[in-house]
Amino acid sequence: MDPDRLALLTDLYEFTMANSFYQELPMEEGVFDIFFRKLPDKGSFVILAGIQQAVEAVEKFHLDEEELDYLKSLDLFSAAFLKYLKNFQNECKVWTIAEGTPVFSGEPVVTIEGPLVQAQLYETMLLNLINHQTLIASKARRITTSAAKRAVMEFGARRAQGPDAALYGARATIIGGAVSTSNLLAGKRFNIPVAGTMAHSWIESFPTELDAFRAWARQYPHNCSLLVDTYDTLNSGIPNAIIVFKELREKKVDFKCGIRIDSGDVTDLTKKARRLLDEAGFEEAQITISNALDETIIESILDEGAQIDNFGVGEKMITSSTSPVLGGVYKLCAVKHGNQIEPKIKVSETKAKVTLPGIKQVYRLYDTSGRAFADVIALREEKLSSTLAVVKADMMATKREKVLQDFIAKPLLKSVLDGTKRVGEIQDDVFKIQAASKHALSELPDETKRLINPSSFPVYLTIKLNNLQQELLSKY
Ligand SMILES: Nc1ncnc2c1ncn2[C@@H]1O[C@H](COP(=O)(O)OP(=O)(O)OP(=O)(O)O)[C@@H](O)[C@H]1O
Ligand SMILES: O=P(O)(O)OC[C@H]1O[C@H](OP(=O)(O)OP(=O)(O)O)[C@H](O)[C@@H]1O
Ligand SMILES: O=C(O)c1cccnc1
Repeated sequence: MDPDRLALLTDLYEFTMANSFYQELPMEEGVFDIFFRKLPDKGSFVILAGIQQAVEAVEKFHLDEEELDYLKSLDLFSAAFLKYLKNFQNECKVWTIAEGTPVFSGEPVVTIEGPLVQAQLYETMLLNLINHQTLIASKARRITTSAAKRAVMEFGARRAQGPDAALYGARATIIGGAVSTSNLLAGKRFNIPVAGTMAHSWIESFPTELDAFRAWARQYPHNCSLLVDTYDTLNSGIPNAIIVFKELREKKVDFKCGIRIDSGDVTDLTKKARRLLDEAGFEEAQITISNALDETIIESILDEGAQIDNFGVGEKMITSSTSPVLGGVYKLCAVKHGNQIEPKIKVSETKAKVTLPGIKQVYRLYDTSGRAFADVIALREEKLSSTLAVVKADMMATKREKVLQDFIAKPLLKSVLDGTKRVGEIQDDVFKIQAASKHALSELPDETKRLINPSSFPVYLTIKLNNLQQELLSKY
């Protein structure tokens, strides 16, 4: 679904609250933060994604006649509110961290400021867009990390949870480091290279495997990656593929050859396949594997010395199967009465669920060699001093206080939208987002990027923000 058609893709309560805001607090402005608590796959960070769609969804939020008629038919909304919706134009400001940035638990990644009647309406829609793509981009980053610079092709459309998950999921996998997609709609929509091989049905449709390979070589000599596991990978598939590659070579046509293996023990099969291809003089032939791959399997088979050039990865990446939920939340952190800002807090029995009050900025701190070593969450109005007293953001941590020095602080939250006006750049080229993401990841300590038991990256609060939180906590 297009991001500008999402007004009703929301929970009823957003509209009943908005209607009531319109009646009860029409002038009141609010500020909401989006942040993630528990991160998927026990990772130390997530790759922020879905930002382009989220900003577009706010910018173009509107309801057409049919949608307004439906809302009217529910008999829950005042005539004045329905009229307001008819002429709806976004008046909120949006601040966001750049898409592709690795972000940590508890950090505000998007801030929405504006009339409560509007900002409240955006909650479910924004969480839907950002939770989904961030989850898939983060899973893709784990998988592409495990592939250790080999290409990961996205093959998930058939197993994604519905059309939108396939389309925007494919986009997210590119942000997470995949190189291509098999999904034509994603290729067209997001300008992603499309790539693929063939299905077993192609091989089975011909009298023999060799006939099928020859026919493919006639049609696509430049993409002659033959699926060799339909009958017997070592005794039939690979020898037949080699016969066809030799025929292509004899014809002196330009061709690009390779094989795909989709079953069996891929460590053993790819080692043997590599030897057979090399012995036949096809060192350039690329080996692609597929079949329910994820970062654990890829890491394990590469450790065993599997000989692989490309991975085709579908179901486990497009569904983030090992960790299928990202619980990003949208929390009120302040209300505005004219120029006056009143910070707000959500108190909880669970310490981890207490929110951070006030309008905030997130800074990434770099040491003199350019390595990122901590993030600091501050109030937006604060100037960071060069000797900075901070407190660990994790309320459960011991020895929370620390003094930071000798750093360069870069603000991560940027103002991008003010009403209907773009005031900052939103990158829409997915490969530029991918490149920026890789760069930001390269700045992080290696131990925070381990796939298993990564160290956590330090996230601190300024003393001022911490005091504000403590003050409001004791008040309630
Ligand atoms: N050497 C290996 N180490 C770890 N996992 C592997 C190895 N080889 C293959 N796998 C993975 O093991 C899983 C088992 O695959 P599966 O049970 O579907 O068997 P299969 O060989 O594909 O059989 P089928 O012919 O039914 O497709 C897949 O996810 C596959 O990628
Ligand atoms: O396993 P994934 O990571 O999702 O990769 C995509 C899978 O889709 C195709 O299989 P197909 O639908 O033909 O079924 P199969 O698993 O029986 O081969 C392909 O051969 C891969 O195995
Ligand atoms: O092109 C392929 O090889 C492909 C595409 C989707 C799913 N499985 C394989």
